[in-house]
Amino acid sequence: MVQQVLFLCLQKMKEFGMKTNFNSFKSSEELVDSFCKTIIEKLKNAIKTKEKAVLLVSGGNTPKVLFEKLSRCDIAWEKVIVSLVDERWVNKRDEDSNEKLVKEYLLKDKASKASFLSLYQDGVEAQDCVEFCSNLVKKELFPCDVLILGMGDDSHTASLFPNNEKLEEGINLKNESYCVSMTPLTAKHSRMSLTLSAILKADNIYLHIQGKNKKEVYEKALKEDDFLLSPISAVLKNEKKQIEVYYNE
Ligand SMILES: O=C(O)[C@H](O)[C@@H](O)[C@H](O)[C@H](O)COP(=O)(O)O
Repeated sequence: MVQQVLFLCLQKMKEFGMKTNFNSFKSSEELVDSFCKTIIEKLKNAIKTKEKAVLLVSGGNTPKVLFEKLSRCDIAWEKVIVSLVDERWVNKRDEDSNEKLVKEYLLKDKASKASFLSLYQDGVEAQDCVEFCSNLVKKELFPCDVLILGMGDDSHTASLFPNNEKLEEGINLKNESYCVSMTPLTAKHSRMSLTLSAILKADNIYLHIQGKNKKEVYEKALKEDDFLLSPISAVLKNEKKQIEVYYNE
């Protein structure tokens, strides 16, 4: 009898699936205020229980305002390790480097005490560095307390790009690797990206998007079952973790 009840409960949970929770804000300032509070709470809890916290962020323009606000928040940043969900495979001084972006907008002010783990390795191609990066990410960045994704208008997230020969490897949940290298057809530079299986291992996963266009892409992605056309759909429609979406127009 107990087994039958348990089975039914599990079935119901599966049917219910893991929903995305859509948090909509009138302005970027309102979003960043609320989102910052949530992130800081998660990091503080992690520091309280593990004496350390891991924060993985994405690149792009959307997170800049959030990074600025986070950099002024008062937590034990010396106990926080910051790294990237994906990296453009360029020199760390290159304008397109996500490491440069994070160091410029986040790792300053109070947050300058945080440590940063680079994904980029000089002098080696991304495709020849996947195993090294995967072991580094697995060892140093997981368990991961907060992981923040962005999304492109083409429904890419991290550096998991649609219509790409390496995407299947990147979103295959049987792929135990934490990283995949990819050369997008619709964006510059070869990339190193966390795989979907790694992303879904994070304790708290957020998607930060801005603008009506991104909202339309998001709403379309919720209905898309072909994840090779819409990598963000593989995140939003996963059956393991709740995705908290932060959106403002
Ligand atoms: O390295 C990257 O480019 C990012 O990780 C990428 O996934 C980004 O989050 C989206 O492209 C959204 O970028 P915007 O915020 O600039 O629209």
